[in-house]
Amino acid sequence: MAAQVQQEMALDPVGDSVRDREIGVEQEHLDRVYQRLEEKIHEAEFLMNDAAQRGQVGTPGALAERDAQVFRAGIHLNRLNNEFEDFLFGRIDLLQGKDGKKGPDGAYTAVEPAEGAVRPDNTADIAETLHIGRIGVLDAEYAPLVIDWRAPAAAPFYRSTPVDPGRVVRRRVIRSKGRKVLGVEDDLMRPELKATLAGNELPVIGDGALMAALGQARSHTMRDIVASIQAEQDLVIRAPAASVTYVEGGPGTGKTAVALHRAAYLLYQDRRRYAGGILIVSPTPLLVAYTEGVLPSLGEEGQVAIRAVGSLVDGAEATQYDTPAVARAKGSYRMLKVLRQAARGALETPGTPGGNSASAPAGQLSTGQLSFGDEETEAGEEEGDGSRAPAATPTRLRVVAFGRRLELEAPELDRIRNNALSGTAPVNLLRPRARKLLLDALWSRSGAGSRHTDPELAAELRSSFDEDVSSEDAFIAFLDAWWPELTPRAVLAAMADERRLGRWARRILNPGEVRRVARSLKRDGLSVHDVAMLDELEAIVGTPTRPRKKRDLDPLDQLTGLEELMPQREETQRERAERLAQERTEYAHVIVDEAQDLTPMQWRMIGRRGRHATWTVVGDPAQSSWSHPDEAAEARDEALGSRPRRRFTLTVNYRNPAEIAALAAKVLALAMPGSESPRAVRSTGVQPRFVTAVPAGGAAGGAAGGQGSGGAREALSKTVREEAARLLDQVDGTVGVVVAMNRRGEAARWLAGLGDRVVALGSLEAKGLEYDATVVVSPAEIADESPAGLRVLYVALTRATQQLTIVSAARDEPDADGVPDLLRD
Ligand SMILES: Nc1ncnc2c1ncn2[C@@H]1O[C@H](COP(=O)(O)OP(=O)(O)OP(=O)(O)O)[C@@H](O)[C@H]1O
Repeated sequence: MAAQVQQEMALDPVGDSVRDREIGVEQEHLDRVYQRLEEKIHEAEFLMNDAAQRGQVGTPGALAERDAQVFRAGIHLNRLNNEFEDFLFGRIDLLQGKDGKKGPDGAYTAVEPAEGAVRPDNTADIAETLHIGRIGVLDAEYAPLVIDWRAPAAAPFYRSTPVDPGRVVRRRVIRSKGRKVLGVEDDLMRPELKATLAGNELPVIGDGALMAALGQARSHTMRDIVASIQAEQDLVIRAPAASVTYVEGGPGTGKTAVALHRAAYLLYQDRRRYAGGILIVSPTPLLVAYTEGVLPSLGEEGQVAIRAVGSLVDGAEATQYDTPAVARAKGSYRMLKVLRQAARGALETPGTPGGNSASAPAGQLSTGQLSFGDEETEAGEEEGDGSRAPAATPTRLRVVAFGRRLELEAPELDRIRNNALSGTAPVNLLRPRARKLLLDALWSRSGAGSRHTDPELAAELRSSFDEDVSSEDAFIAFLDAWWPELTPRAVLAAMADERRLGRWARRILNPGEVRRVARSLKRDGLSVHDVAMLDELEAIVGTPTRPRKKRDLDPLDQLTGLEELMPQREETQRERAERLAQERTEYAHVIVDEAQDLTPMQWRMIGRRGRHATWTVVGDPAQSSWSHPDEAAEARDEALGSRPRRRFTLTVNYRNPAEIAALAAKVLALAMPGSESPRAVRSTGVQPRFVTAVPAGGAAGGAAGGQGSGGAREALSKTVREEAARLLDQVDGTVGVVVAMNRRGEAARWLAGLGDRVVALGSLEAKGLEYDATVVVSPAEIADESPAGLRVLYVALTRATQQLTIVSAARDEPDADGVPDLLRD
């Protein structure tokens, strides 16, 4: 593996003067690039002005030409203005290639060196030097000054390893800020070679760009890894998109980073195709916030919507977490059956017609965090929502037609309803059928059918009968009450009634589950799992399609990719995602991050958004917080369909130092015996620290099984705060304090006043995030939270890039060194 070899490779130490000289060499190149960019900006501005003038000519030909020019100029200006910062980051020095063919970017295309490129005495000349950046820049003679990182010519920058170097002799990462080169880091791919460039020996600077990148302090937002993508990651990023790209890898192997870079790569490869939109599904709003800056830093954003799984449904945003038992019931396939029953049952249920907003979401939390529903607040037995006084479902239809009074009684109405429901169409779409069956029954009751033998006259009579009856107020009112137009929210609200839910979920959920689910649906705000239920209900009841929002007509809209250019640049990622979601129900490519956590109901929801899409699915079964992996795998396979899969495994942990990875591996062995941990790429020499929270004059904090007495709580709060403060002193970046979900509120209070480098997180929220240092509070509490608790603990233990402190409470049964029972050898 490249990273390991790089680490083991001894690089020649060089003096400062050589380093300065090499920085100078790169500075000269960067100056040339900037000069060229400025020329292009002038060109672009000229084009814009010129185009504006041509617009005044007014002939269709001149207008079309103006549009095309504005389009091209817009591309230049946007890219240049956006990517001036740090856009040149790499360089490769290459041997002579096998043939002399050049690609469209002006670089030679050969991957392997020419015979004789390396002389028998292991000397060689560098035949080509390429600089790699966020966009491609050609000089005035169309020679490449910078190669776009996604272009084929840039692939050797990422793919080349000392084991399989191809033409690459030296790979250099250039660190720059604005117009200034700050440093260079080299990796030699052919260390055995004595190579010369323009007659001078090729110097090697630094100890590898990867290690430099990994050692940097973390902030609250993820950085791109474009300068140091590793070979096994590059294979995933550039995998052909014809099918399903399926990626597994342990914590810290770069799955999220790779998924984001893949989105940028796909857009570069085939912008027209992906103008249909790329959807990235993330498990939490926190992870969305953490990752949403990466694509803009790669020059891509307009076509990509990053959304949390709890905000995939228009107008719904999850603000609650369900308890594990409720989540299990709501997320499983069983819920699908319940929802189907509920949708039909809601028809017969007074007070559920559309527009009922009993389950409208509560105000959204500004932090992007979800709150945790507490099912243990079992205050009083529920009696339905007394504030609503629903009208009763009508049991008799009475109309006057052709001067006669006609009636249908309850048994007949039931028969008609059952008959109408025997179709498979969504309930709302069955309403016209029910209406027709009612008219049929009334017609036959009227006896008018036997009055004419002439079929034409009979048909005429029937049609005027239908017209008469259906325009009668009594009939209209009856139909609205008897077959109301359902909305997903109204059905969900109806399910909050325990008695009804019990009926609809008979032999599907047990009584305990019915009680908990009904109770959870009563509180304000939607949970992540409610959102998937709403989406399913939308499919079941068939919401009438809203008329498409008409956008302002703009002649430039014809040109693919324009949206990302000019006027909308002010949009935030969130606004853009919302706009994309409103305009689209389906995407051209769907990327699922942390796929191991999705429930069957969530897979169904995401599957509906990618029915014709290609997919990239990344995940790690060992980090799954869902308790029924087989059921989820079945739902996943249904969502992905029969498309062929291309499987990849990422094997190197770039996040955790070996010391932390070794501790996490103990939990992995308990959670999933026999699974392999990814190999940590570096070591810091700092062992995880164990601390016991001891109440003054008592045993370790926290009574077993509970959240602890006052003294124990105080000890825990004090210890955690002290440890967080200690870590804040030791690292430059962020500190995350991970607690069991039901301690989130108090943990935030423990840390009050320590500043914004430290955050408190519930165990489920830690997913995908990382910090310079973490404090994991009471591993046993986290492990006992749910059937998947050990895997959730594994996630918590693998968030730190530098230091980890474990704080034990009584439930952890720590030994004299503070090591909890769970983490002992
Ligand atoms: N090639 C690389 N160069 C520099 N940093 C990298 C590279 N690959 C991964 N990283 C860094 O390693 C860390 C972990 O990456 P990422 O979050 O994508 O991993 P993950 O596999 O999604 O982890 P998890 O499963 O725990 O969520 C990030 O800080 C990322 O920037």
